Amino acid sequence: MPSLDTDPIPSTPGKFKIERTHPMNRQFYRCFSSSSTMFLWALFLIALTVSYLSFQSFVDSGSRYLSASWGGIQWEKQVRNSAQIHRRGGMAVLVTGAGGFVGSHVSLALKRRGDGVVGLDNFNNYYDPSLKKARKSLLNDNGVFIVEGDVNDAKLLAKLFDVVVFTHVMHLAAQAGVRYAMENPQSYVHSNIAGLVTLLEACKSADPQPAIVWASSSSVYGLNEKVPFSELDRTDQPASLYAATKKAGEEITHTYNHIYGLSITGLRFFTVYGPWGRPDMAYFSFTRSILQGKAITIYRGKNQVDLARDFTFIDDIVKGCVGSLDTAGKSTGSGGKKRGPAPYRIFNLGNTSPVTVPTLVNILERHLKVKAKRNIVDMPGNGDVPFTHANISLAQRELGYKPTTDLQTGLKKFVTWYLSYYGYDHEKSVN
Ligand SMILES: O=C(O)[C@H]1O[C@H](OP(=O)(O)OP(=O)(O)OC[C@H]2O[C@@H](n3ccc(=O)[nH]c3=O)[C@H](O)[C@@H]2O)[C@H](O)[C@@H](O)[C@@H]1O
Repeated sequence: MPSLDTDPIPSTPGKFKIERTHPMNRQFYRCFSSSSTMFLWALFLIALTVSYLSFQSFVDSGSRYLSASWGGIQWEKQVRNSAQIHRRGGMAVLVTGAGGFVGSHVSLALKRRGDGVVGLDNFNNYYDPSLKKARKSLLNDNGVFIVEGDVNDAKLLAKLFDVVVFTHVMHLAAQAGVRYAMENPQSYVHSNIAGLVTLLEACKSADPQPAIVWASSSSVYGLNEKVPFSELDRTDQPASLYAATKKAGEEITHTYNHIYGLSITGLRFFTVYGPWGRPDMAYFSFTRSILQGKAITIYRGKNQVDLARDFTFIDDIVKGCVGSLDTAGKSTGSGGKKRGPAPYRIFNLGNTSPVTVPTLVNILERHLKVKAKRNIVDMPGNGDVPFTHANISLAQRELGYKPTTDLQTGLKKFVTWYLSYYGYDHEKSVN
């Protein structure tokens, strides 16, 4: 038998390094040499671990209680008031991502026509949270309460469904942005996969189950070259992790439709732009840079071909969202059990007239009356696709969707908003 003083031989050199035995260590080893002392030590260590763990859980629950921004009588009252329906046949809609670009516009449109709306948003700092807070206060002035919380918070979702009988969920909370997925891949998994599943679990268990309309993306067409993109085209060649998580969302929602009878409508948005937009998007960041006299980077595709997008104005997208809610059939399940087949739909919401990025810049220059400093570079391999172009005949037929705003008109509205919001004080337009 090797004595405790004998150095054990490391199995992998370098992985397991043992110190030369120090006199103190010898004493320590002797302590353990009797089995009864060893038993007492073990008991002591177990007791220490148990008390540490229970203290930790006490601290955790205490701090969650103290820091929770939801719950309580006053909070429930605000949620109920916001969900009040003010028109015959109206709906009660939970809008996730209500502090976001599309979410804030859809919430306002629903509220204005008399539907009940409760918002949910985690106000993360992917882009300037003060813009999200400004949207929140606009919604608040119009009677829409936004709960601060994450779609990954199952307890919060259960509470919301407990307080309000939601007829519909408009799920717009997501990690957006095509190129940022290379910087922070985990945030896409967190919001677009885990968050989606948590939300679907809450919807599946709600009784009655709501109908769900959610934001997919034109990016699911990935490397598809058949134009215009139709819902029947292949979507199994995503070019970015963002696109892959949206495509995964389409498959995940299909499963919940199939197993639990949830009514699902997925909307493939095509590069949405407009007032109160997202500062990370090209039209927005170009505007800021042009006004600040900074150079803008314009990506160019293979063989020096300009990139193009089927830019779609926010008001048109809102009509598509509201049309989807209005035509969504009911979910059929209850208590987590499917009672019959429920609708599963996917629609393109685009503008059907792609415009190149240099043309977008020309239009901005005209509206801003400032010349852009252009820096043209080859498109890096960062998840971008060369062009998008929507076939919208399905949405036209089923939702009455008919976009009416061209890029020239829509950008004029955006620039007017931008200047009124940020002014010409370019320093303010950080982020
Ligand atoms: O349609 C969609 O599904 C997607 O539309 C946009 O993604 P994207 O079309 O890439 O929009 P922008 O980031 O505004 O880029 C527009 C165009 O400008 C180009 N661009 C962007 C940034 C830049 O600095 N320079 C530049 O030339 C891009 O390559 C792209 O061709 C949104 O950011 C996504 O969240 C959304 O899901």
